[in-house]
Amino acid sequence: MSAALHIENLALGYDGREGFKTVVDGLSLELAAGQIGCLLGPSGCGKSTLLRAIAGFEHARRGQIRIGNDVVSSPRQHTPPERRHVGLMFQDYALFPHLSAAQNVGFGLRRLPAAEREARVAEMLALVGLADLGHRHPHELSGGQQQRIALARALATRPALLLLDEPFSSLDGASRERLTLEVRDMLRAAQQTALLVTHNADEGARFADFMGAMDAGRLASWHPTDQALAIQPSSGSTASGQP
Ligand SMILES: Nc1ncnc2c1ncn2[C@@H]1O[C@H](COP(=O)(O)OP(=O)(O)OP(=O)(O)O)[C@@H](O)[C@H]1O
Repeated sequence: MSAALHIENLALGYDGREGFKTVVDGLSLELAAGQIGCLLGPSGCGKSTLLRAIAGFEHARRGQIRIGNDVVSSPRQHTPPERRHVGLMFQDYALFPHLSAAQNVGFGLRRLPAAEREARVAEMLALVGLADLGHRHPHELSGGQQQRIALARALATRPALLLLDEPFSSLDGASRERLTLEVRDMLRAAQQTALLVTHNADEGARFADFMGAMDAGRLASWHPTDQALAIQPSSGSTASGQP
């Protein structure tokens, strides 16, 4: 079995007035199924660009991204976002304000038969502890509740990989800390492979099994946290990175 996420020697960047600007350069990273990784790094070091590339919104200039057995990004291959089976919980990836919480959760399930869709929505609302609030609209929910609905929406389609970009940054203090731990426990319960980006090292250490720091577009370190699960991938692949 291959790793759930395998990134090899990846380069990413943007075309600008002064030509191509490299943002991520020679980055390698691997997550086994069910593992949670966390990327830290100063503002502008390329964390969000990397997550967008994994989701399929940026093209690889060099190297490759594999999700499961599929190469989804390389200079010759670009699988569109909707075919990557990647769930997103992004800071700026808000809920649809005109839809109820339940309709938001079911948004990616429109192709399922109604009964199956309703059952999955109910299951997801229960998972995030909001079984009674599916009828509410986003403005009738607290910030933390909105984030739980965003998580339920992201998990509803059973993504192979969940990407979280600063998902707790709009919350403060105790509610942020509580939701961090709750979301981690929900991901564990769902055995969901996930990659989190945050500025907050303590949050990353509480949330993830493996944590790394990005610097100048590269992964400067990658090490287990105290939370690290003893997941034994069948083929001997483990979470690993550079150097
Ligand atoms: N669409 C774009 N066009 C050109 N340059 C961009 C674009 N998006 C990001 N950049 C540049 O790429 C670099 C990396 O940006 P990115 O958003 O990935 O950083 P980040 O580590 O996520 O930062 P932050 O922690 O502040 O969100 C920055 O220098 C940024 O200005």
